[in-house]
Amino acid sequence: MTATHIELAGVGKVFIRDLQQTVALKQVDLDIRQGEFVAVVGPSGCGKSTLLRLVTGLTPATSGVVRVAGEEVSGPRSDTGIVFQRATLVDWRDILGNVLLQIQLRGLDVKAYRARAESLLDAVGLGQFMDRFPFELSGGMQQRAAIARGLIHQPTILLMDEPFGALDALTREQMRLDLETLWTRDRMTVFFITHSIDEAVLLADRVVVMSPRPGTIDRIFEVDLPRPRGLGARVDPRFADLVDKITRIFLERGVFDDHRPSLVA
Ligand SMILES: Nc1ncnc2c1ncn2[C@@H]1O[C@H](COP(=O)(O)OP(=O)(O)OP(=O)(O)O)[C@@H](O)[C@H]1O
Repeated sequence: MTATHIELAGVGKVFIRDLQQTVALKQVDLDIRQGEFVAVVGPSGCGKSTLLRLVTGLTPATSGVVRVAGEEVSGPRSDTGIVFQRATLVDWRDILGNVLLQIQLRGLDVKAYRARAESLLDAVGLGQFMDRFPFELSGGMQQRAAIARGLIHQPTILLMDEPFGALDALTREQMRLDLETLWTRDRMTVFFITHSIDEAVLLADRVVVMSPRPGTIDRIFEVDLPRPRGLGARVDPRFADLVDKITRIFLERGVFDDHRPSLVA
């Protein structure tokens, strides 16, 4: 059995603003193993991004504890990489420069990471575009650069918050394939937030389904699909079965309304 890498124990988060309390997360318990790919799906506002931010150390938990590699998270860590929905590259640096900026900001030796930056950009299909500036690239290409940037400092954990959410459907499909390839190669632990049930099942070892706010874990599904999954996984009956099971949970919780009550068995 592989060691626990990320541990959330009794985690809660309450935001207070203008004397108003928002209970974003309540009693979240989750262990993620070293090298595991875990996807989180849940309705809008259920606290998915908040959960991810607790793991990054950017936001403290109100209750409970978050541990990474056995240590309580109390601030940003050097062993985690983050990719958000928007690439947010700086427009005065070329793509290679954007990736290496991450190294500079972390006070590491830029020269020592140059070859790795080039190899990562190659791996995400940007080998020919390293000297281009962000405005010269499509949204999908910018997001590829953001993934390379998230991995440049060799994090053992990759935290991804809707990383493909702003991309067109075809680019999104390709990015999923690329991410699976990268993960197979480097086996970092991935904590992946998405609104797409299909995407979660296609990519993850386990899919965590969250309840509407206050967010808590409703169900966890193991995804028993062979790897590499590639494009073929969609036609596997186990894929359809899992997507259906998760969809039904959202139907039962009132997240979806199919207008056909008989569908909720
Ligand atoms: N900094 C903050 N201050 C106050 N409330 C916040 C803050 N961040 C998040 N919230 C609230 O916490 C709840 C959970 O937000 P969060 O962004 O984590 O949800 P989400 O599941 O990621 O949503 P979405 O899927 O729409 O991105 C929401 O009600 C949100 O308004």
